Amino acid sequence: MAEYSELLAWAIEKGVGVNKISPKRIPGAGLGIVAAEDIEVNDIVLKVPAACLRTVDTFPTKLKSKLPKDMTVHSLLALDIVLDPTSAYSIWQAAFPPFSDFQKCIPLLWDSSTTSSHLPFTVRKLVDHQLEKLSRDWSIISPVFPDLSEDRYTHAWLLVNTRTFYYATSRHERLYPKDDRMALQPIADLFNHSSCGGCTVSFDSRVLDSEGFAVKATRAYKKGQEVTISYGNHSNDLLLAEYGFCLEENEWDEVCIDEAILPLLSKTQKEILKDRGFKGGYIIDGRTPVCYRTEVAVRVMLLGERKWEKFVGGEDDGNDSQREVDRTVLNALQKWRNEEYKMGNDIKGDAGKGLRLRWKQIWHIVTETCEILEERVKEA
Ligand SMILES: C[S@@+](CC[C@H](N)C(=O)[O-])C[C@H]1O[C@@H](n2cnc3c(N)ncnc32)[C@H](O)[C@@H]1O
Repeated sequence: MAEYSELLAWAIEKGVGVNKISPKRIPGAGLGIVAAEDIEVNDIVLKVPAACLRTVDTFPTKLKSKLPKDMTVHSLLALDIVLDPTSAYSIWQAAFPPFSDFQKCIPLLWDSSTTSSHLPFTVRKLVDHQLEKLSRDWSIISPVFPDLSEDRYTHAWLLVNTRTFYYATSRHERLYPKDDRMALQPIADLFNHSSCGGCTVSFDSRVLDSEGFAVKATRAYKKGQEVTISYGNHSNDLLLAEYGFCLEENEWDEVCIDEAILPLLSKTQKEILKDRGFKGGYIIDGRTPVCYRTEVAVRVMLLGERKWEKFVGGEDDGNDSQREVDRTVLNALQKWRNEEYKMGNDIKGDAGKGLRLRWKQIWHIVTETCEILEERVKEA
């Protein structure tokens, strides 16, 4: 832990309250936070005062005046990391993962032949959206800073993407869309994610003398155990796309099966579903039978229009058509599982490691759902 004593001393000097925790290298997860001594439930293990945050308001005014008005907060914070005119935060920045780490695990940086043909549907959609945001931000920044390399900016942009916390004053709420209200928090950004949390992160002026963030343990930890927070109730598709990892145990994991269901539908049926807000977003989790949206989508195929309206309107409980729905989804999933799983097999290198794990998890979720459906078809 002595390795990070300079980082801790720097944080404490800046007013960060560090209690019973310390940074440590965690195998397979970069840096993380561990208990430096036993931690009890409700212990506040970290306080980051507002004065230590890096926000849209801490960006140097002189530089801001040179920049276009329509810059995102995300881009401004990335630029803040790249330019850092003060070096007051250089000890914190020295602990950031290098770009080469991101190249191994962040799908946005993988070559396009991998991303176009091997990413699971949801990951691909998320990555496409990220690419749109990144290229828009870069197109605004690059003419203003012609000497800034795209890699350097992309590295900073990804640092912001993977280590910011939701942060909004009432002014920010008026000025910025929800997904662009964020702040960097030194030291708090070292907590790794667990699907069951482990600590809460709150922005609460009652907890602190001055407004800022507090990280409070929601369970006890023994000295040396990793202390975690939750980044949200995220599936492994989202974690892979946004943060570059998948959890082995993830109670929020789920799989989108649009690619299995939508090809079953005619153009007209898809239009009906679109008009009524039911096109796409079909989800399975391996623990329960299919979701309501899937039930509606499959019934548009199986029932006449009038009967379908009755099901959607709640007049028909769907019992009479349930077996046929289950059988149809089961057939579609079995076919899709065999086609899709092959996608993970021929991917080489670092991308392959993460993707093969994800495809294996998808295969399990689909298989477990098939088992549930098989039982139901048998019982009916
Ligand atoms: C907020 S940072 C946490 C600190 C980070 N580990 C570091 O080295 O600076 C988020 C990044 O940590 C890593 N990470 C977080 N939770 C993880 C987990 N449960 N397993 C593997 N990597 C994880 C991912 O690379 C993610 O993008």
